[in-house]
Amino acid sequence: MEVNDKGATIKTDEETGKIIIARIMHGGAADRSGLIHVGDEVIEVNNINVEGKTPSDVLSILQNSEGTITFKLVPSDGKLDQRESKVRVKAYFDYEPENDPYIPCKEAGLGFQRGDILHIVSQDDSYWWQARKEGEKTTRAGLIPSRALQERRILHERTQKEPNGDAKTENDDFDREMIATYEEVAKLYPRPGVFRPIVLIGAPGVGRNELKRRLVARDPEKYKSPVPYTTRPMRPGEVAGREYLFVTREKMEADIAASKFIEHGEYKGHLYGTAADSVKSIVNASCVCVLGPHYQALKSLRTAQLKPYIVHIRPPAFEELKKSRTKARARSTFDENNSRGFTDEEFMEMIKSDERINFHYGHFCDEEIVNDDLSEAFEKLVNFANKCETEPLWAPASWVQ
Ligand SMILES: Nc1ncnc2c1ncn2[C@@H]1O[C@H](COP(=O)(O)OP(=O)(O)OP(=O)(O)O)[C@@H](O)[C@H]1O
Repeated sequence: MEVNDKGATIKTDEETGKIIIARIMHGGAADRSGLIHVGDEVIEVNNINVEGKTPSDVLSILQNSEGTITFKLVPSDGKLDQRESKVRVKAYFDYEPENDPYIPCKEAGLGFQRGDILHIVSQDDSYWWQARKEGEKTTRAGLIPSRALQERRILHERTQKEPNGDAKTENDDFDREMIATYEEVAKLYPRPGVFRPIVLIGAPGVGRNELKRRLVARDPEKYKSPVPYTTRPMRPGEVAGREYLFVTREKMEADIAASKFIEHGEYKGHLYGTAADSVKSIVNASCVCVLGPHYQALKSLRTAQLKPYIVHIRPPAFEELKKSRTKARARSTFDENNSRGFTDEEFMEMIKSDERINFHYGHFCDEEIVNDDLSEAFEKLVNFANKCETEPLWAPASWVQ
């Protein structure tokens, strides 16, 4: 056990039984003094001899003393380097030190939420990193589980249950292998004339196409959506290259096998899909490519080459979902002919599917929008699109080199 006060933790040295400094929290009083180092032996605190005492005894001496505190220390031989690292990570899980039975010192812990950007100031300890929340420079660093420790915990905790309590099914299309801990990030600066594709993901029927259509309609010279490929015959009134690019099944199957599609699917005996080249040509023409693929396409889309800006479109709670869609006479995308509204079961399905997308893919998203009132949701999307063009944003570090 370690106890903490004034930005340092102490513990009993396992070999010698002496009380030693276990850690110095970056930016805390002990660190700023520059006089205390990890491994130093504590002999006296405020003139009280602490030899043979426990760390808790020492803590109560500290807590009962007021004003200046004096330590008598025996410096350790090897002084560990306390320089700060520059690593920033995006947290892919929530962490509450007060509920972590294994943290060496709860008071020294740093709580955070999924999506927070953390500045990792020390990785000296392979289990407990020291971190600060990005932008909170003045606060001292706190302990968080290292990547290795968190990976072990996830593997250990992973059970046969989904977050909503459903048993896993064999055909589950989510990636089981993913162990989401931390991702190293860096600021990606906008480059003139090079626009990151905007990718809208969400549950089927939630409104990705509607929002995409509105964005393209707002400025068709700037925002473009790739024309999908299909193997179905052209219908009267359609123009090749406008609604679809029409190809044979043989050609499309060969191209799918050659990974030329970022997404594809089969519907009523015909193949449909979006080609990676279509996306590239929009990007190369200095336009903003807007995509609304199946969430599974994220895996192939989230590359250093494309650098997508990902927005998660989420349904509101059931009552609001039903109310807004009924009022707008929304057409169910579950119905082949788009000829009826959504059923209650479909609304429930949308919410359930969204929870699963959030659990498995939410951490990859840059932003999320709850699509309740459509014009409000669209306004948010426009703001995010502008932000992506004008502001440096956190992105995987490997995209920035
Ligand atoms: N906020 C909203 N309020 C009311 N109606 C909406 C809202 N958002 C979308 N809709 C309507 O819901 C229907 C389905 O939307 P849309 O086609 O965009 O879904 P989608 O996410 O692209 O679904 P799919 O992946 O199944 O194609 C459409 O009729 C659309 O106009």
